[in-house]
Amino acid sequence: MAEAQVKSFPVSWEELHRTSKALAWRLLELGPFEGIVAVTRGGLVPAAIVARELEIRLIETACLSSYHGQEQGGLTVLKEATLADKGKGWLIVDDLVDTGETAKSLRAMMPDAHFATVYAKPAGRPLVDTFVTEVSQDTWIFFPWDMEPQPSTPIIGLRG
Ligand SMILES: O=P(O)(O)OC[C@H]1O[C@H](OP(=O)(O)OP(=O)(O)O)[C@H](O)[C@@H]1O
Ligand SMILES: O=c1[nH]c(=O)c2nc[nH]c2[nH]1
Ligand SMILES: [Mg+2]
Repeated sequence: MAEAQVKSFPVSWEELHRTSKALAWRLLELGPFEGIVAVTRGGLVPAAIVARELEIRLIETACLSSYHGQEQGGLTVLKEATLADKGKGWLIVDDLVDTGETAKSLRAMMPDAHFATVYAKPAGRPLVDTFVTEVSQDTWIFFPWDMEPQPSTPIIGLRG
């Protein structure tokens, strides 16, 4: 069960690019990898950045879905990464681990793969081989594809 998300951690495109590139630096030491399994949809952008940095051109997808907004529903596997078989020599890339449910399912499908995420929350961290930034369990990460610039109210106007 996902914890109530009281803190927010908005991530800009620049920050995501920089942190995904930091992930690629860590993975460089651990490869080479035959290919990447991008976990849709959140893993698609980080996977593209890692693929560019490590010059990996073979990209598979694992298509999983569990959240509607910030509500966790049942995990649905829409498509497995059949090309990766049990994952030997493959790198799985997702944007984050939260409860770890998605990661558990991916690990069951591809036990021999190396699993990497950009962000990790404590409950999911033990399931990840390599990540860059940890945030607390009660934080919701807002990715740039889920945000748009909006006019903001001056602080003085926010008083009740
Ligand atoms: O560790 P967990 O609690 O399982 O949460 C992590 C997963 O949740 C999000 O995906 P989501 O199911 O929202 O689908 P999306 O990637 O298509 O947005 C995120 O991209 C991870 O894949
Ligand atoms: O955009 C997201 N931010 C999160 O913190 C999160 N946790 C699970 N799924 C998530 N999606
Ligand atoms: Mg996802």
